[in-house]
Amino acid sequence: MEIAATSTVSVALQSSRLLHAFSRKLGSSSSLRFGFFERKYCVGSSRLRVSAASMDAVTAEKISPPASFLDKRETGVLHFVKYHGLGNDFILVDNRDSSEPKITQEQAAKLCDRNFGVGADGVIFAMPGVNGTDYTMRIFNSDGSEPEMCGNGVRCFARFIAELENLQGQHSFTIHTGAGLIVPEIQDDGQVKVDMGVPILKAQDVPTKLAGNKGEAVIQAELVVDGESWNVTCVSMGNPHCVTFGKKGGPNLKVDDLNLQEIGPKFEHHEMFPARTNTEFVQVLSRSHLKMRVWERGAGATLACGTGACALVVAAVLEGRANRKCTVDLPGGPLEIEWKQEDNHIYMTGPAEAVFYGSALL
Ligand SMILES: N[C@@H](CCC[C@H](N)C(=O)O)C(=O)O
Repeated sequence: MEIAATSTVSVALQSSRLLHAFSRKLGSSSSLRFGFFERKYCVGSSRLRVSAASMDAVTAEKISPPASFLDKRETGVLHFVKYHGLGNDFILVDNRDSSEPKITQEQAAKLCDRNFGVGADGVIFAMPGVNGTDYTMRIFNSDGSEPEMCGNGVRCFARFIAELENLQGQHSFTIHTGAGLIVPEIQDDGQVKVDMGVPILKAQDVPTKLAGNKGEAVIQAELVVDGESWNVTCVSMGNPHCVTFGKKGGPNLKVDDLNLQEIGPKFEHHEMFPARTNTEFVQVLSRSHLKMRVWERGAGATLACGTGACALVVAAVLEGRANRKCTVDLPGGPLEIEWKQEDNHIYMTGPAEAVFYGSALL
């Protein structure tokens, strides 16, 4: 009979006296009870060969340790690192050896489940670059859908690449995404500053079916949601955003008072947004300080949204509510956003942190 035991237990079991004690406790003739012991403690690095004939005449011989439970499964396992950017959390996968994601959209949705999986707002794949870029980033939302871009995700991506490539200090990468070229730069203090590119305002490119009211852009336009009129500005950061500072003719929003779970899905699935939409609800604290809550397409209420923070600064500038450089308070913390006049690009600066390494069973 072979019994595997935990390393602590196995050390103890090397003393046959102690094994006698275990066998007396468990019942020397009961393989069933010993079976229970085996199941309960069979996670270790040491094996004992025990004579089945008599528990009193035990010969304990240490043989080579097998792979631990954590190392032993090579197939059906996804190795990952969990990161977050202001509480917007992602499962990062090293996919540099292939241009096909290592898991399907259905598997990603299961992994993101906070009760039955790892729990995350999305899964991000670090892939080989295309068209001369260093890397490609793809992401699946927690519902399994694939967005074009993710602002907090790209900061996590940059830190993940730095870990994988063992890079220290300041570094910048060119990253191909569904929103085009994105360039994050890791700063000396560990924060990541990202060139998020140029915002897209043309209604059909956002996309929204709302008619352009400032040229082809939709700025402070009326959107009826569940019988109530809201003022919205539509901006794409590669992915679609609907930004609102409140209802038509109503007071400025107090974002803490919103019932996001109720109103969020009504914006997300509104018929005016053929690709669904992310929605940012914004409160103006000053011309350089904004506060927002977000309902994300494919992920629901999250603690932060980087593309959303960029989109709302663009909307605030276009609506004449704020300056081009703002601090945006999100439920998970602040982001620094600047929409530069010189190049029309938006720059986002914020943190990204690794929180744990893991292996998920698929
Ligand atoms: N949280 C992200 C945005 C992720 C994608 C979004 N849910 C979508 O479907 O467009 C961010 O930080 O930008």
